[in-house]
Amino acid sequence: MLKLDRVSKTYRVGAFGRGTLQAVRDVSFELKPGQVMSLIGESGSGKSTIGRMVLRLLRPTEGTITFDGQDITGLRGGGLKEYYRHAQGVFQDPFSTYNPIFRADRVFAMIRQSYFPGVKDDEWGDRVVESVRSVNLNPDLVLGRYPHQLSGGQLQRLLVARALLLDIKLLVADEIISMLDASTRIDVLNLLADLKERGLAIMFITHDLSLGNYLSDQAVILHKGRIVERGGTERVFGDPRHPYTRTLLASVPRLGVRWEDLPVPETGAHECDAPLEQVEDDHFVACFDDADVHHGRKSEPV
Ligand SMILES: Nc1ncnc2c1ncn2[C@@H]1O[C@H](COP(=O)(O)OP(=O)(O)OP(=O)(O)O)[C@@H](O)[C@H]1O
Repeated sequence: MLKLDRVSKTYRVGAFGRGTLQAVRDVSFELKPGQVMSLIGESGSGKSTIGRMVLRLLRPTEGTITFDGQDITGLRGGGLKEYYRHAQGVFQDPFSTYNPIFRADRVFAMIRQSYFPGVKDDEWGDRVVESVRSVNLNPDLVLGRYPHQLSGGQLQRLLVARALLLDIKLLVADEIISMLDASTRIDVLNLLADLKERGLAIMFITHDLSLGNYLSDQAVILHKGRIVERGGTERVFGDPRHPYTRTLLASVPRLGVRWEDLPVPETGAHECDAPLEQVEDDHFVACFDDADVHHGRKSEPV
C-alpha cells in the first residue's frame, strides 16, 4: 500500500541556505494494509521528516513514495486532496492544530466543506456523533467546547475522529502519545489498536521503544536518518542484531537496575553505506563491524 523506495531528504540550513543537512538517507520500506509500523529513533534521527514526506507536507530530495501504486511526491491540487481522503496525520502537540478562538469541532466542519459539501446538516451531525463515539468520546461532553476546555488526549482523539470521517487507509501518528499522561496514553494506545483491527495501516512515530513494541507488527530503527534495522517487531525486539538497536534496547530503564549501570547508547559508530542485508525471514540489518553476526546473511531483495 505505502512504499518508500530509496528516499532521502536534505534540508538547506545556515545563513542564506548555503549549508545542507541530510536528515533522511536512502530509506526504503513497505507498509501493508492493516499493519502498524513503528518508526523508532532518538531525537533528530529523521522520523518526523519521513512522516511529513509520507503526508506530502515535504518532498523527498531523492527517491519515490508510492501509495497504492501511485507516486505521491508530485501530487498537487485535486490529486493531493484525493490522497488526503485516504492518508491523514495526527501530530505530537494537539493544541497547535486547533485555533483557540474557535470551538474544537470546527475541525469537522473543515472536512465537510472540503469533502462533503452536499451532505445535509442532519446526516452530517449523525456522522460526526458516530465518529466521535468511535474514538471513545462522549459527544455531549466534547462537541461545542473550545480547545482549552478539553484535555490533550481528548483533542488527539477528536483529530482521529476527524480522520475517520474520511475514507482513510493510512494514519501517520507522530509522537501522539508523548505529551499525554499515563492514563490517557493507554486510552490513545487502545484506540490505535482498535483502528488497526478495523484494517487501517498506521505509521507510529516514536522515540519510545516500549510503545513501539506494544503496538506494532513492524519495527524500523532509525539512526541519523538511516535505517539500521527493520523487520517484524518480535524479531527486531527479540533478537536485535545491530549494535545500535541492542544498546537502545539495553538502555530502557528497568526496575532494579541502577541508572549508572545502564549502557550509554551507541551513537557515531558502525555507520556504513551498503544496503540492508537480510539476516532471517522478515528481518534486515545495516552493515556494521561485528564478525559474529555477519555470518550467513543474504542480500535484501530489491
Ligand atoms: N525544516 C528544517 N530545516 C532544517 N533542518 C531540519 C528541518 N526539519 C528538521 N531538520 C533537521 O533534520 C534532522 C531530523 O529532524 P526530524 O524532526 O525529522 O527528526 P526526529 O527524529 O523526528 O526528531 P524529534 O523526535 O526531535 O522531532 C534534525 O537534525 C533536524 O534538526
